[in-house]
Amino acid sequence: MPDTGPTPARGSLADGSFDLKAHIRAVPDFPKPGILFYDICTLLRDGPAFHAAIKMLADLVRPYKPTALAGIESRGFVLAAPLALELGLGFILLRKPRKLPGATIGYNYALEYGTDRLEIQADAVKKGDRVVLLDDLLATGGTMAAGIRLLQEAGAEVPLAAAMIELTFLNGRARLEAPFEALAAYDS
Ligand SMILES: O=P(O)(O)OC[C@H]1O[C@H](OP(=O)(O)OP(=O)(O)O)[C@H](O)[C@@H]1O
Ligand SMILES: Nc1ncnc2[nH]cnc12
Repeated sequence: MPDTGPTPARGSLADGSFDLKAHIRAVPDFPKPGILFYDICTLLRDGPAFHAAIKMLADLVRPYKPTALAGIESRGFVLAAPLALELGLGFILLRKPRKLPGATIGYNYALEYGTDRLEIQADAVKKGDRVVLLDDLLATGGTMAAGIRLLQEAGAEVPLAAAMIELTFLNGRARLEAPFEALAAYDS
């Protein structure tokens, strides 16, 4: 049998691009009434689709020439860690409270459905670091804004914050103190 290479992801388009939205499930009224939840588990469960998404993120992030990548617990980790590997970069964890040992810097923020706090290890950023911050989804922007603040407070330049999904109707990008890009946008 000739080697025809990796199986294309379901949702691959004729021009070689990939229809990410075909792999994302919208779940009404989760985690509470009135919220339409964009579920990436369906994408992650499909190997070729997961890989295609990471390659698209790599193409998005590479031009910003990061020296390290940061991700936000927990869904952000699932995308940011493989992306760091794909780009050959080290990975910084932004975690929910009281999970990181040693000295930390923290920031409280509001969510679309609650409140939370993010923390970074105080020594995670090295002198001159350009850190791209990645999360799965941008909604109100509170989480990403907190992550950008933390990285900057820790001494990083943040040339880009990126997400796989942007909920444009919430205008979260207006709250961000860094350039922002996303792979897929939803307007409701
Ligand atoms: O733009 P925002 O309104 O701040 O919302 C976006 C954040 O909400 C979700 O995380 P969640 O806190 O639900 O945690 P999880 O990743 O652990 O599921 C999502 O993964 C983003 O981090
Ligand atoms: N609508 C939504 N779907 C998935 N994750 C989210 N995080 C915040 N809002 C969300």
